[in-house]
Amino acid sequence: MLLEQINQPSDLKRMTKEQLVPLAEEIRQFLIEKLSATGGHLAPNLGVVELTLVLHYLYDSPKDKMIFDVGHQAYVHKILTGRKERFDTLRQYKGLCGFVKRAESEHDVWEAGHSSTSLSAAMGMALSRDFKGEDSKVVAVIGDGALTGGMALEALNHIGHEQKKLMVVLNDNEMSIAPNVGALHNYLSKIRSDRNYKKAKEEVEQLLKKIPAIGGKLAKTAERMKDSLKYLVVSGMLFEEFGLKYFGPVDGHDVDKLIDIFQQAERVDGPVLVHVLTTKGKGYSPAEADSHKWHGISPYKIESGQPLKAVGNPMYTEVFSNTLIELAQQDERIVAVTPAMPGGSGLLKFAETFPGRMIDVGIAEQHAATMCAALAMEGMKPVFAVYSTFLQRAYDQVVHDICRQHANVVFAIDRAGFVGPDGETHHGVFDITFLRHIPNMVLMMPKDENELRHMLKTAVDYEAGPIAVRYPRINGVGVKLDEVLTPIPIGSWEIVRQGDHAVVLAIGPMVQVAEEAAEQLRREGIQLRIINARFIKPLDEAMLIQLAKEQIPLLVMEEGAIAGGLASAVMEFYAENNLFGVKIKPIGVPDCFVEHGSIKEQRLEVGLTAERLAKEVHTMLFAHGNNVMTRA
Ligand SMILES: Cc1ncc(C[n+]2csc(CCOP(=O)(O)OP(=O)(O)O)c2C)c(N)n1
Ligand SMILES: CC(=O)[C@@H](O)[C@H](O)COP(=O)(O)O
Ligand SMILES: [Mg+2]
Repeated sequence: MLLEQINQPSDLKRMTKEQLVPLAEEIRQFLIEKLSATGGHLAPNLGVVELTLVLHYLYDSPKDKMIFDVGHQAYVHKILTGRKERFDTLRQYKGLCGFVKRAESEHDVWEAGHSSTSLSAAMGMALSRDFKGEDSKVVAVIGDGALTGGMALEALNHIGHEQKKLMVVLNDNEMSIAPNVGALHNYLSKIRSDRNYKKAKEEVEQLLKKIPAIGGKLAKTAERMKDSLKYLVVSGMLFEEFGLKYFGPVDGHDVDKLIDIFQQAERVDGPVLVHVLTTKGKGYSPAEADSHKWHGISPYKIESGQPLKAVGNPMYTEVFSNTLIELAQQDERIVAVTPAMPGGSGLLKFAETFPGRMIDVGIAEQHAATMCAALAMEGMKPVFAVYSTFLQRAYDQVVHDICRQHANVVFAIDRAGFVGPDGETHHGVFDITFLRHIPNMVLMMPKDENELRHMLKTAVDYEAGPIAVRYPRINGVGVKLDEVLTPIPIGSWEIVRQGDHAVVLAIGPMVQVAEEAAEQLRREGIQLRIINARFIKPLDEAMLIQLAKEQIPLLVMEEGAIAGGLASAVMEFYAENNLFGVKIKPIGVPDCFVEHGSIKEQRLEVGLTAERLAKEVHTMLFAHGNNVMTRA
């Protein structure tokens, strides 16, 4: 076994290049086996086995900087840099991270999770190398999907301008998570499909060299003719026009060709782009056949590719998906917009039902948000389906284009709260904070999947500006779904359990956690009132005033950052209205990034549990000689 001999990149360098071919096969088998137990980003990693091997074979990490865009395709890099023994813990609590992680290894020089940051990182590292007078190489591996992200294009523009020595490796597998979209994608496909491209390019270059240099006006005309000729015949010129020397396309599974092209590219003293063609899911037939499904998967049976996980109640995403279809049947203005997440956001069925009414803009959250504003202002009803974490990218567009212009955009914010194995780059724990303070925004979260349906109806009927509903990456509670959808009065909360000793304002899944705590407390004779604070903005002010009059201890429980969250909103309300003396305890996500694991473990880590709530109720009622139990 060759893989047994590899513990560090230096071990790889001792191998012959012929040995890299069987080694690649061993790594594929390793990935297929390990991920069958842990889940993870299988298809992207199977596609980059030879590419990663060759990069580590030729370059000298960590002196040379290897940057992986998104970082979801860095498993092979992890295997080669001393972490193969930890793969049983991949994406598990306290285990190996599913993305590049600086704390794990000196070979991990740049962390990500969100896409399209690698070229800016490469530019920063190349600049810093030159400022310090060092001689390291900088290599950024970016996918064809990530290249469509605005940040990557901003960076390309700057890289071409600065002309620093660095290498962009474009890993083109024709897929984002879903099939890639857009003009850039079409452009790459053209290069990819043109078998004669390389030959034509070489011939034109030879021809151009033969045109003799001449002086005066004629020379200018000849130069212009040369340029036009280049454009006519040589595709792939886009990157050269950006100022990067283009190499490729090269078969990304052919070790010899990869070594050859990287060696050629390395001789250039400036920015280069090596266009590598790979197959997502390479070597595992279920993943090759459906790389969309196998982009990121949960544990599976190797022989069949069938998932091992038992099916539970429908996920919130599925309920969103079905409800949106129902609503769109009644309202022709509804269009669904996704920034490259049609599957994850539950829009595939919508696209099938309403061809042309689902718009996938690629990895372009900012563009999506502004485009939604314009759609709304022209009378459409855009539903911007976006993961909470990726909406972070579009903060300014939400403020400047949507909220400021009172645009009737519906935000369907998925993955709100902890997300489990993707970990700290992907949690949806900041959106309450960064949306709540924007004027004109309405923000809701349902206590269960049935309420999600009513909230979606509320949102599409709302005509006074932007409105958002956020929901978690979990199965629904299993409640019965109402057929008739009724809008919920804006800013109205709901008492879901009566009690006079303490009250908890809970949102989303925290309502169920509060129910559990209330049962524990009931057994001790403590009556906990539970309020489903389903509107995070606007608050139910009448209910808050009533609570202030009662002077009842108040706890606020939310799966989001405490800073700027619902508890902050409540405290601000009381302070602004001179309603002093209400005892308030916030329970939410403290000032830290929570690592990968299960959602249960993540909640436990920060204390979003029934036990913690019950304990805090005790503290409020009985600490410091307090005893408010006399009230009952
Ligand atoms: C800002 C942002 N939006 C969306 C995503 C979700 N996402 C993760 S990987 C991916 C596809 C990336 O495609 P590509 O770069 O071609 O990599 P591949 O998986 O094909 O290797 C997407 C959309 C993300 N990580 N970051
Ligand atoms: C790397 C990335 O950003 C996505 O692949 C993400 O892992 C998808 O998450 P879900 O599994 O929640 O759809
Ligand atoms: Mg791709």
